[in-house]
Amino acid sequence: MRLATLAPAKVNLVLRVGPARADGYHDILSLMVPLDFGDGVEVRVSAGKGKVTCRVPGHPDLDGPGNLAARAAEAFRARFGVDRGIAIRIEKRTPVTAGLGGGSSDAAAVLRCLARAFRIRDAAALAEVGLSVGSDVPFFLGPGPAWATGRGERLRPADVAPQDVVLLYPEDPALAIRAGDAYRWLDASRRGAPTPPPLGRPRGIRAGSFRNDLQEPCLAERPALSPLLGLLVGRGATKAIMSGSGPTVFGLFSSRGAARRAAAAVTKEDVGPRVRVIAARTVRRQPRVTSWRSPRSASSRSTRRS
Ligand SMILES: C[C@@](CO)(OP(=O)(O)O)[C@H](O)COP(=O)(O)OP(=O)(O)OC[C@H]1O[C@@H](n2ccc(N)nc2=O)[C@H](O)[C@@H]1O
Ligand SMILES: Nc1ncnc2c1ncn2[C@@H]1O[C@H](COP(=O)(O)OP(=O)(O)O)[C@@H](O)[C@H]1O
Repeated sequence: MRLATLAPAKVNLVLRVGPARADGYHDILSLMVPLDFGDGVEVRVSAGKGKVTCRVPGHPDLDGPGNLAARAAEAFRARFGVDRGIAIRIEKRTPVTAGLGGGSSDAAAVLRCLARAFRIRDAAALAEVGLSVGSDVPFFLGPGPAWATGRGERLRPADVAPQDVVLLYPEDPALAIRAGDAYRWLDASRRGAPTPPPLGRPRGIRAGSFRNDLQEPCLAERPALSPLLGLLVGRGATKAIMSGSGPTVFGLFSSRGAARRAAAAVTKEDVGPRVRVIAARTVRRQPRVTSWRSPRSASSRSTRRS
């Protein structure tokens, strides 16, 4: 059986971070929204016993068992007692380690395909499997935009009207930021400062409240990101912030046309040769899983019925 789906990228319109917890994570309050672009994920489930394989054409460093998508498949097999072979193929389009949730989304896409293949309807159990792979995975298993709290596993659906955004992703490896480093830099920046106010509860969705607590410490460590924020505002963004743990920064625009004009106006002279410019729009629902059966199996099924 072959299943396929899109693994959308995401941005955090809000990312508030609490103090470090004993388990090494942080409580967050985040408004996470999927975007209308991402990776293509295909999952083939064999008829008999087999292994989990994972291929990412063009990204050999992401091939194999270390891929978050492969780890999700292994966790699924262990949790639900499955030993059938699972072959994963990912068409990578979301920038890697970008603050756009690419790996977590691929992992969730595989879990959504496997839940369909094996008729698993226990959403809580699936979310537990997802959380064992990464803090952002439960969000991508949910229905769409959501307020995420806890480590990122407690989700409350949010009604977010489509937002037109332009992403600037600096490809220079010197600007890469791992999530763990971003949180550690934030903790260091708060030492000796007054205790941050409590995270509070999900509030209204207004551009004025869009903010990312990881942004300031990350800009202090990666000053080259600051001009990119200014450039987006200069091109008409109503607000420009960093997404998640970065280094991607994004601007919000009043319309699709304004976003497209701004993206077209950003030239290599503005941002240098190694910044990817992506015009995108937020979506209200995670993409659906499509299944495909070979004509042979379809015909054999119909003969059986007759
Ligand atoms: C920052 C955010 C914002 O949505 O995502 P990205 O921007 O990376 O996509 C998430 O919190 C990242 O989620 P994810 O990338 O799945 O993180 P994980 O693999 O679970 O954790 C990586 C490391 O980040 C830190 N971490 C992560 C989540 C959290 N609530 N508190 C943390 O302190 C921990 O140091 C952890 O070891
Ligand atoms: N399917 C995947 N896509 C992207 N990165 C992956 C994947 N599987 C594992 N990784 C690893 O996860 C880290 C980045 O994950 P990613 O989700 O792209 O970052 P972010 O959460 O910042 O968007 C990198 O160390 C990368 O090698």
